[in-house]
Amino acid sequence: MTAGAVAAVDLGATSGRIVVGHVDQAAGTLRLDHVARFPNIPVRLASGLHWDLTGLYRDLTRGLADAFRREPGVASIGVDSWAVDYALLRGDRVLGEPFHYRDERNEAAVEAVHARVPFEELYRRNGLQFLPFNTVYQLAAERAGGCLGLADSLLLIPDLVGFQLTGAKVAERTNASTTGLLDVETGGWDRELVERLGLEASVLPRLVSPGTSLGGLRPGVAAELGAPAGMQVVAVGSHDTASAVVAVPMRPESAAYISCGTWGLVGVELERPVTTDAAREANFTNEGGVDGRVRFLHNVMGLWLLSESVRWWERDGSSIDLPELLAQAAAVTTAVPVFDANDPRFLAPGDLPGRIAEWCAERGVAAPRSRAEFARSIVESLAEAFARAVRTASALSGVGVETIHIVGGGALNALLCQRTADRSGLPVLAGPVEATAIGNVLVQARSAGFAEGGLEALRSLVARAFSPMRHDPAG
Ligand SMILES: C[C@H](O)[C@H](O)[C@@H](O)C(=O)CO
Repeated sequence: MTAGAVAAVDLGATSGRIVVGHVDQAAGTLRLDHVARFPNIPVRLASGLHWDLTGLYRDLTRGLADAFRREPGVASIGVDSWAVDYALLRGDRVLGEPFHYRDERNEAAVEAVHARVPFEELYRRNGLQFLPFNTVYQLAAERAGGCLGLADSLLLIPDLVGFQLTGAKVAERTNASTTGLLDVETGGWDRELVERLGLEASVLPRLVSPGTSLGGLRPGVAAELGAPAGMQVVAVGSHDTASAVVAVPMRPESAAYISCGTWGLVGVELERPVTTDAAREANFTNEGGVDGRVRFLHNVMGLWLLSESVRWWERDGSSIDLPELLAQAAAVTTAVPVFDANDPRFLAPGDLPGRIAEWCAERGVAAPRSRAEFARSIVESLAEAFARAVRTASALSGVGVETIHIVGGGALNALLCQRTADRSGLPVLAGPVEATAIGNVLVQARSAGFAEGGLEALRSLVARAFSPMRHDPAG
């Protein structure tokens, strides 16, 4: 086995990055070079809130060109992003910028879907937690007033980028599992469900598993990027959470993970889905993982609560230093309210501090007074929601959780990690921060022959290369 390098395109809800990963499994080394980082700024058009996918594609291709200049030995490219959102295409033409899952259009669509297929049945078929923005609801909104009728294909975000790079139209399985249109038992498109929802199954592309090559770059793209001829684009765990879970250095039989960025995805890894009434009532999801594993988890609102509050406070042009705000939050000694971080009122962009205060007022609870108190209240509420979700994941799945791994940007938030340990009574191992990019890199490396073995072998490489920060529960 030789060592090698691959390029990961990792698109998050607030920023995107290009990372070159150097893998030498025999030597036990794994190194990331951060080549480019660019903002992901949604845009409010007359039709609603959209992603600026054209701008993102411009920025990510610039980043890839930089990657090839710096590391001509890159063997392949893999793309991951947030889930559920999609573009419609007619032939090669994209029919408008994709809607953002935080757009309000989905509210009315939920009822329309459940009138055709009650949620209990939907859950039995797709195993997905109820989130009003799951693709299945977005498509119902699209059907009611969008351009679904014009489309001959539908591509999720990373698949759309893959199509622009290679010309191949596919649906990578881990991300396709977040649409609500996959059969949770067979892993194939649930064509009967698609029909009952009044959708056209013909728009859904061929499913591919992580590790499958989409083919080489289109010649024009390769020339523009300065990429070696025949450069392959490889499907990775293209749902960013699926890639992140690959890089959790855990023992799945005794650990829970929290992939903490914009969202906090809290769960365990299983071999088989759990679609019991109790799992449905707890709103736990069975998303597809790499190598056929199941990501049995719950979406908690995540660091969005903090970043959107900061964005709201900064709307007057001022600038807030986040580490400083968190240091002030850690020093707060007065009691702060612990609110329900999963309350749907916190989903839409806007005045989150105002909505937290409103939540408190409705319950006769004193709201935070200063920004530091708001930040502390958010951290405590997230830690409580994380601890509760870990307990529920364990009870529903039978996994005896002894350790919690926090990966992603949240691993840098020492206060959040410590309070999660305190509130759960379990040790928290924080890191790696760049779990998503690492998972993306490792699946490509295995496909290129730079790494071998199952997820356990890939995770032991992560464990050798990155030391976690340990947070033990107080007292
Ligand atoms: C909608 C979110 O993207 C999704 O539920 C979450 O899993 C994610 O992708 C976080 O990056």
